[in-house]
Amino acid sequence: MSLVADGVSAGYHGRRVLTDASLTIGAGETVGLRGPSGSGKSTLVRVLALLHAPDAGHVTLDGERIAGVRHRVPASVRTRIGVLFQSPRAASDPRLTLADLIAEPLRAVRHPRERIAGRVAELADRAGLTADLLVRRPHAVSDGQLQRACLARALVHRPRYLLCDEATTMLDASTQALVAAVITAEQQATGMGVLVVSHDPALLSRWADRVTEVR
Ligand SMILES: Nc1ncnc2c1ncn2[C@@H]1O[C@H](COP(=O)(O)OP(=O)(O)OP(=O)(O)O)[C@@H](O)[C@H]1O
Repeated sequence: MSLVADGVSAGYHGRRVLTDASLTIGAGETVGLRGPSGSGKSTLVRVLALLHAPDAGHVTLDGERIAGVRHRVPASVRTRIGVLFQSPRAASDPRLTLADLIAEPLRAVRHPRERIAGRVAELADRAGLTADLLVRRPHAVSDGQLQRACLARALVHRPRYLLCDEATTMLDASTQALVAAVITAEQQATGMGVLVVSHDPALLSRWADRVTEVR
């Protein structure tokens, strides 16, 4: 079982920012990804998350080569990959409460309604989000609280792979530690593979089983 980028090149509006990048995330492992600013790490994450189409190369998920991105990929395939971005504000709909942010991916695939509240409560508890925070909207919580809601949301489908793009960079040390602990616990329980993109060598050496580079 693995999530693989094979010879991926990608860019925006005809400008190539990533050339022939390859990366494998195996079940249960934590892979670090580093590289200079602007080298295309976030672009590679978006390609792996099936959000951005490569110009060349391909993504293979558990042995199946994926064609297309976003809604062209069946939900049963897309939901195997979770993503946590650097900026929780940019990634969150400001109109939704934290509870609805966490529930939304379940509603999107018509998850049985009677099971949604329980799943949201379970993940909120793991992410340390109290009931009074869950009824607030993003503007009324801190970056750390919002990132914890984004983490709960990213895990809501029990993904086989979680892609973390500088996901703890903006957070204070205690929130960083909580996010890492929740991810590690999920990994130990489910065998989820994790990609950690970071500029921080100490974080990578602490967290990743191996580190690879985009040039
Ligand atoms: N949506 C976009 N539209 C146009 N250009 C973009 C877009 N996203 C990224 N780029 C450009 O693509 C290049 C690579 O960006 P990317 O964010 O993938 O690199 P990165 O290695 O993650 O950088 P950093 O370490 O600074 O986050 C940069 O020159 C960036 O300006």
